[in-house]
Amino acid sequence: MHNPKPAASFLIARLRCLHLPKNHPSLPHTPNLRFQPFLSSLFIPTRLFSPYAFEQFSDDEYNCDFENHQASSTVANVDEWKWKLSMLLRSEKDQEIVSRDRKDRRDYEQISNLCKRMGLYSELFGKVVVASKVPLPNYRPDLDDKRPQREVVIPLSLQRRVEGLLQEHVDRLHLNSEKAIGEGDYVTPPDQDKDIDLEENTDSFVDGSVMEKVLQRRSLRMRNMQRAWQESPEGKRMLEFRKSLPSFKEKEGLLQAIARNQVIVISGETGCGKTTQIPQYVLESEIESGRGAFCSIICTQPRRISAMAVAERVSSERGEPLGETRFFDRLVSKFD
Ligand SMILES: Nc1ncnc2c1ncn2[C@@H]1O[C@H](COP(=O)(O)OP(=O)(O)OP(=O)(O)O)[C@@H](O)[C@H]1O
Repeated sequence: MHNPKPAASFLIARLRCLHLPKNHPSLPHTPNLRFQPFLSSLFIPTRLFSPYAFEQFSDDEYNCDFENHQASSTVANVDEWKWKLSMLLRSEKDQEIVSRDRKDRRDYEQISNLCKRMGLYSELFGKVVVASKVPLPNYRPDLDDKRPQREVVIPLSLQRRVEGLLQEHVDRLHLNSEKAIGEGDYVTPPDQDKDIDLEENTDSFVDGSVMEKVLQRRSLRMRNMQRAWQESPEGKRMLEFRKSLPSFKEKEGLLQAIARNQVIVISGETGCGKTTQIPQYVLESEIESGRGAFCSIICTQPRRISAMAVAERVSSERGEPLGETRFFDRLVSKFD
């Protein structure tokens, strides 16, 4: 700063209180400054009062002696970020750090360099500093305070249609992945296997008959898989155990009652097979009659842990990998 007039010294001192650095463009030595005409003798630059200067350099925690204070504070802040970023790297569940702190905006350049060095990504979204394990987009709607929050209500019929299309898409993915795993695992009768060529039906999502065919084909596949499991040594052993449970003697009566009634109440002693066996009787009979993929079973349990245990048990009784067969994804806990 060069040679300020005496009257200006006071103002310069005030400038420091506003945390303007020595070489900040607002100060009088900066070329091309414009001065307010009536205060020009006091060297008050117009930009002194600009929102930028205030916004950028007016943190309450610093009062005077900006040069020293800013430097130490920045170092402390950057050190703190080093620690925060290393914690982020160590954490398995956290993906990013979001900060709305003004000092982090001020130190963004250093924070960004730090992120790069640590193999992380960073971005400044308006007034929000984000450091992340994954690359960040140019815009984050969730961090945009000015974004209008609107709730869109769609008609139920449209919602159903979208759900149907999504379900159809998921079925196609399942079918294609099964196809990729190999047709050779299960013997499919040739006349039944040639009923759908999905590759020829790429535009037919809205066609209900294609959906029907997809489900039919899936049902056949399920029947083949079920028979293959029941004939395998492990499957036979499991079937023997299941036959020993008290509920097995009631199987036919139960299936008839379920088929004839909208609602039935079944009671039986603990461990007789109400939870693990009865849903399977329904599923097996539907699969055996070629309607397996049309059948949805929801099994509720009062606790998440018991829902998981039942799903695990049923999948092992059926020789199916846990969580990979849609029908057992539906063993859900209703009350957790
Ligand atoms: N996780 C498991 N591991 C081994 N065997 C199991 C398992 N879960 C159930 N079983 C066997 O299956 C049988 C039937 O269990 P299931 O849970 O279907 O009975 P339940 O009638 O629903 O019992 P509860 O009235 O206690 O709920 C049990 O008696 C047990 O022998």
